Amino acid sequence: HPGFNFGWGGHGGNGGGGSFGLFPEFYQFSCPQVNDIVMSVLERAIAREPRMAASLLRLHFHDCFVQGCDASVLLDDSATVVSEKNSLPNKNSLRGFEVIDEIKAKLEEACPQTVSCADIAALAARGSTVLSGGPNWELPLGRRDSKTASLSASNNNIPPPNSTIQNLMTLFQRQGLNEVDLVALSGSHTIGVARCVSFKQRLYNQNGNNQPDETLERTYYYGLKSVCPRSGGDSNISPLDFASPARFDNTYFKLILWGKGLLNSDEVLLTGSVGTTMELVKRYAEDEGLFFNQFAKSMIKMGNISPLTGFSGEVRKNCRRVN
Ligand code: HEM
Ligand SMILES: [Ca+2]
Ligand SMILES: [Ca+2]
Repeated sequence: HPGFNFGWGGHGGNGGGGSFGLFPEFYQFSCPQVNDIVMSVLERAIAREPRMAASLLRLHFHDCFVQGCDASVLLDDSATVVSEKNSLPNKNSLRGFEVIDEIKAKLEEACPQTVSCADIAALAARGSTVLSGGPNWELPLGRRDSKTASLSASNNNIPPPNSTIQNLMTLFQRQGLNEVDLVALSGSHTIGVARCVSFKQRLYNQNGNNQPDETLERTYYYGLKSVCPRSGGDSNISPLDFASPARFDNTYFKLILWGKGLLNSDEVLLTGSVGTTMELVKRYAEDEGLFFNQFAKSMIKMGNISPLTGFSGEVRKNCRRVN
């Protein structure tokens, strides 16, 4: 059994909860070149389209918040699977599946049936962060792939963009993540884009009174209105961090301080009257090193949400379907 020489059981036999089953050297003997292969595919994909880094980072998040980091998000519709790809947060929005497929195909050539799709998603998220100028971290590995997906959990567990701060905290708490993780991981919005439909409410009807969100800085607000008309244009896009949309840095937090956070869920980290998140936005805006440090820690924590280990699940041959 590939990878088995490392012994899942010896690390605590956690039955799918906790992080004891995962460790960075998991593929050291069974597929030592795994990260080189991942990085070579990522380098080309991100050179072709810088936004792909953002899309792959988000893909791992949307996997981990539904049944844990088990590659459930990668499954297509089939006789036995109702795909998460059609959930409200994912449909016409989640991307990067072809890049995951390309990585998987290369890994199946180099180390057949060894590297799980869940680990590929985690490796792609870390690699994308690094290639965008963000922090690196030692990534625990050894996740296995689910045989199921959950459309309903995808709809219910992933926070919507118009979330209140309480809402965000509750949904993160459910995954074992705290306010520190919430603010640090939201810093992912330093790269990538959002569609108008995700923030339009802030421009035209924030409180049901046909008025814009008053925390939006004026010039920024006018710019957004020109991209997103009151009716139509829902798929038009705007960068989450317009100052450096392809660079993983701390400008996301600076923009929030200036009323230039794109999503409601971004701005409420500062304006939502929760002292801890407000303070953290300010500190990360001042100290990029502090943000990078915490981001790495919180990514490891998110990556440890309910992994399948040992004999649970499987290692898929094709990330889009169960074996
Ligand atoms: C805190 C709660 C969060 C909310 C409400 C949220 C919501 C959103 C929304 C609405 C979009 C734009 C989708 C679209 O319009 O098509 C987006 C994009 C993105 N999100 Fe989040 N997100 C959150 C947390 C996170 C986390 C934890 C990560 C990663 C660890 C993340 C990574 C990203 C990235 C990188 C993009 C850009 C994707 C691209 O350009 O393809 N987000 N998010
Ligand atoms: Ca999942
Ligand atoms: Ca940035």
